[in-house]
Amino acid sequence: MSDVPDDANAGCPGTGSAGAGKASGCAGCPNQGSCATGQGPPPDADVPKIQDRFSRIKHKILILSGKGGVGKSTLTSNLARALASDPSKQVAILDVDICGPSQPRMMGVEDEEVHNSADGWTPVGIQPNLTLMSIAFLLGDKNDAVIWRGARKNGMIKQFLKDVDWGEVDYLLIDTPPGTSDEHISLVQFLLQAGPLDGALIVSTPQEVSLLDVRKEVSFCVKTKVPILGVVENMARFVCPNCAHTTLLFPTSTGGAEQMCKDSNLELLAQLPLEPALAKALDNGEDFFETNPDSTLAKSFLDLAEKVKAKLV
Ligand SMILES: Nc1ncnc2c1ncn2[C@@H]1O[C@H](COP(=O)(O)OP(=O)(O)OP(=O)(O)O)[C@@H](O)[C@H]1O
Repeated sequence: MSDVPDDANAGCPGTGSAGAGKASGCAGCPNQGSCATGQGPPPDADVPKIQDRFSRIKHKILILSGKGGVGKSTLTSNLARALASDPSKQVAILDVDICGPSQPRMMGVEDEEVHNSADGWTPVGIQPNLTLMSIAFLLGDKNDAVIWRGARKNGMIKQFLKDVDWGEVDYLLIDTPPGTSDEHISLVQFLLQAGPLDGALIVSTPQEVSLLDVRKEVSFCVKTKVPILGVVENMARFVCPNCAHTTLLFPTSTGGAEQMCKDSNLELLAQLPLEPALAKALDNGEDFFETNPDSTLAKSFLDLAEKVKAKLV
């Protein structure tokens, strides 16, 4: 993992490198003295705050995808609802998809505002045991963050991790931006400083381009030492509501997610069909479990929730 701090000067050689404190990029850096003497930068004062916030969260799960638009946010919101179908469990979603935060819309709370008190930001309540905190609530103009540089995005993520007052939570699902960018690395570094992560769920469609990117997510998890809970394949099939004929939407030449999981020794936890009723519910901010309680897809989300729970120790 990189040991270049988020707020480092351009040209920082890394706090643990032989050139630390001595490179031309170190000039003017407040850490130059301590890096040059081998002590590294002073400890990050925010880490204890993040640790404190996360100390009351039992399980933290990252939702990752290599590509945008494959259904990462869809999975996050519906898995959260499935986990929250057990009223004895407290579930929360953290939406850090800085450039496309879609949870407020999907959860039907787009117009809500988060409240800031002496205890921090209070997440928005979806139902008594399900809350949401999204970067969208804090952005003035939703297009602003698209042009932010890495340091600003990382600062926002850090602020999020240290300032949200989650209370007691059993399952926290973290909806991330697509890819394996700097934001992911910072997010994972901050989270790991706050304690272990239970793991990541990787979402993919069966297209080769998407599966190729899954391999990048796998190597990201290996490098950052985040365990992989499994893979969810989304939008593989469409079942015609009239004649029940099943169409494979993306015929694959290499065996799709199933083969990729076998090859990479990963568990394929679910294969979710394309379901227009789901897209409609999410667009309208409705609860798919209420609009389509008897659907196969609602049952698939509930099964997935059971599998995920079984993987958490
Ligand atoms: N199984 C599905 N059936 C029908 N529509 C779906 C399904 N999965 C996702 N969608 C739709 O596809 C679109 C993209 O999904 P989503 O926003 O979850 O993807 P994403 O990977 O989170 O994208 P981004 O990377 O942009 O955040 C949404 O409109 C969603 O409603």
